[in-house]
Amino acid sequence: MHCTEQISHDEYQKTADWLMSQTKHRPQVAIICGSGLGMLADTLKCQDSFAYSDIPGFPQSTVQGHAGRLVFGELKGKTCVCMQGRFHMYEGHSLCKTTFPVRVFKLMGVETLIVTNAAGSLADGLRPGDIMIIKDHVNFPGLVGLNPLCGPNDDKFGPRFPAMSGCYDKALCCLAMEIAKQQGVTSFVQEGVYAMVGGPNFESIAEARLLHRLGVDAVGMSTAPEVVVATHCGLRVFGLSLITNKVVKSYDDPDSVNHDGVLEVGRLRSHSVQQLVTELISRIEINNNTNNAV
Ligand SMILES: O=P(O)(O)O[C@@H]1C[C@H](O)[C@@H](CO)O1
Ligand SMILES: Nc1nc2[nH]cnc2c(=O)[nH]1
Repeated sequence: MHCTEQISHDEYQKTADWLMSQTKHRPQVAIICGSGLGMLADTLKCQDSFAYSDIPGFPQSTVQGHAGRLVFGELKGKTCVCMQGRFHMYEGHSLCKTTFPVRVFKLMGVETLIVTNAAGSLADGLRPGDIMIIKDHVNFPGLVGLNPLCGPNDDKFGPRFPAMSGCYDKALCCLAMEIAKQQGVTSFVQEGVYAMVGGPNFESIAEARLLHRLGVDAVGMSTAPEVVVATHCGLRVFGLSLITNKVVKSYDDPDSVNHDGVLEVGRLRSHSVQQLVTELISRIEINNNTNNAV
């Protein structure tokens, strides 16, 4: 299913054209909200909002904590588009569908993509409530060929063999750390490596131990395909994980993760995540299709 479905350039363009006919906003920054992080859209001013079910070509959100709405608006002098709800492979979407909005954003003129997610921590120094700035990822489905770029390459978006070595923009990571210092929140903001697994089940203890030994700091069920597609088409990417739980690594640990707990940590930390992302957006410079963080 994942490698056979193809979406034509025209289909992406049709959705982009429809959205541009419905809103006057011309977004420079796109934000994908992770589980429980949909409140990131609430700060946008002069909002135009569309249910995914009304947008031609858009998939539908099926997960609790993912409202299924696309919100356009202004934030600190930047025009933004915010996905309140993303698409996951485990929902049964093909990978091209899970990443469909990213290419639509590119066609609408977006230059920077901010991805957020909820994730479980494997690193001992990462606690629930911490914010992990993603410096790199391990795309486990991608490593075995479940990659949204499989199939004929669309040269209009990017090259056949894109590099992923710089997929999380270093300058934006540094800027986010600097902002965390200024906001006095460095006690719960740090950098790390995110790994995507397919889900929907959480990890077994043996899987958790394996991921830990591989050097993964946090694990989740999304983000990597979006970042691969965004990097392929030349978007600048910043990512953060909100650590919502510790991944159980010991057979003696009676703890157990569940989705309600994940959403609850999102609610508790929403203010800090919002402040960090808002300040980051305000300090991204947009210059004729080339963004430079100061
Ligand atoms: O969309 P994200 O990656 O934030 O969602 C995470 C992974 C699962 O969808 C869900 C598990 O609670 O949260
Ligand atoms: N795979 C995975 N995804 C998550 N999303 C939030 N917490 C977790 C977790 O512990 N494991």
